Amino acid sequence: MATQQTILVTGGAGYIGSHGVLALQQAGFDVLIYDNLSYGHRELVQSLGVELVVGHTGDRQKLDQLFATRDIAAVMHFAAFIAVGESVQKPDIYYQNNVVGTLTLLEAMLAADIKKFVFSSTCAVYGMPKEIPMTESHPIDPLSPYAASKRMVEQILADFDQAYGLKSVIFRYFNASGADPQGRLGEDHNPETHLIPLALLTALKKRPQLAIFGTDYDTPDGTALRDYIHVCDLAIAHALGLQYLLEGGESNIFNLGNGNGFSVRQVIEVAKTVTGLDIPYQLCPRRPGDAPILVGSSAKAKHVLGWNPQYPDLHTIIDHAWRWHQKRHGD
Ligand SMILES: NC(=O)c1ccc[n+]([C@@H]2O[C@H](COP(=O)([O-])OP(=O)(O)OC[C@H]3O[C@@H](n4cnc5c(N)ncnc54)[C@H](O)[C@@H]3O)[C@@H](O)[C@H]2O)c1
Ligand SMILES: O=c1ccn([C@@H]2O[C@H](COP(=O)(O)OP(=O)(O)O[C@H]3O[C@H](CO)[C@@H](O)[C@H](O)[C@H]3O)[C@@H](O)[C@H]2O)c(=O)[nH]1
Repeated sequence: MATQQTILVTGGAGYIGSHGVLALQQAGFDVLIYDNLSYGHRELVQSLGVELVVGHTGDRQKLDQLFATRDIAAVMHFAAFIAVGESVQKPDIYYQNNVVGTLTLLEAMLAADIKKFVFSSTCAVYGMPKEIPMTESHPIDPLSPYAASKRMVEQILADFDQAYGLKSVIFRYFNASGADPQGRLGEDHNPETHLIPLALLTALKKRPQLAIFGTDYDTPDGTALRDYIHVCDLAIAHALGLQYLLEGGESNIFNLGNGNGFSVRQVIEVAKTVTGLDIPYQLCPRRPGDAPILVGSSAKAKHVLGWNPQYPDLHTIIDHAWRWHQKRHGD
């Protein structure tokens, strides 16, 4: 792999971005994090020993200044607001942050002649499943403003390649989960909305009980199915995607998932086994914006990028998350 090219990582103080930074460091890249710390953690950046520029993706002046003074080979863009449910309540802030912020970042990149971009999109752009597993050619029909904001950036990237030759790798992740197996990094959203950390926080008695959102889906046990992918496997895919672009690869879109669907009830059962603790729950109505099933085929990423997930097993994924949560929240 190439060495010592500086990569700007937006959102590198967050959950997936910090694991991405670690993978880039391990691949020999020099990394600079750009994060406004709206949801990120300064301690994560400090533990990585990486320089942090505190800034908003919509701050054109700050970006221009940064690009003028640093030799940036590519931008890896994790920064976004991420909660599906919240985006239904507050679509304006999602379009502002995720679309307008990204557009400003891309314009600043073009002005500085930086034309390689790795983007965190989501399988949520597919909407209601027409076929399972979903491939990259599955029809696009976002069910929430969050997913629509990602779709809009995908469109901007397609148009910017055509007009300006900006090359991008778009990763449509399925459900990021797990943590660095060595316990250096992990998931720490605030507020937490994701199933696996909430199940583990309930096991730790940091929460009285878990809510199961929707028990009347057309699935084997009535709860929604998701494809859980280890965050370190996502991180490695990013290093591979970056390398692909730096070697002159054309713009491309890749799913990143394991291809196995687990229901909310199944996740809770695995979490009970891993922790050896009870996880009480209550049955609740569906959460607005949720799809019943999101399970993907990642054959293309395997074939084109040589991606080979190391931790496909849900038990291992939850075990790594559990180690992090015990360290972070245990008494
Ligand atoms: N968590 C998942 O399962 C999942 C699945 C699919 C896609 N994604 C995408 O992956 C990316 C990372 O998600 P995450 O779970 O690590 O979230 P996160 O909230 O932990 O990290 C996002 C980071 O971006 C920063 N940020 C947000 N808006 C910013 C802005 N305008 N300018 C600068 N910094 C900003 C936050 O401070 C935070 O550190 C997001 O783009 C998300 O949409 C996540
Ligand atoms: O307390 C909870 C939290 C979640 N769920 C359900 O568990 C499943 C997974 O939910 P969650 O962990 O919140 O992930 P998603 O809503 O699937 O969204 C994540 O995964 C998407 C890709 O599937 C990404 O686009 C999003 O950014 C990321 O937040 C869904 O059916 C939820 O309704 C519950 O039943 N109870």
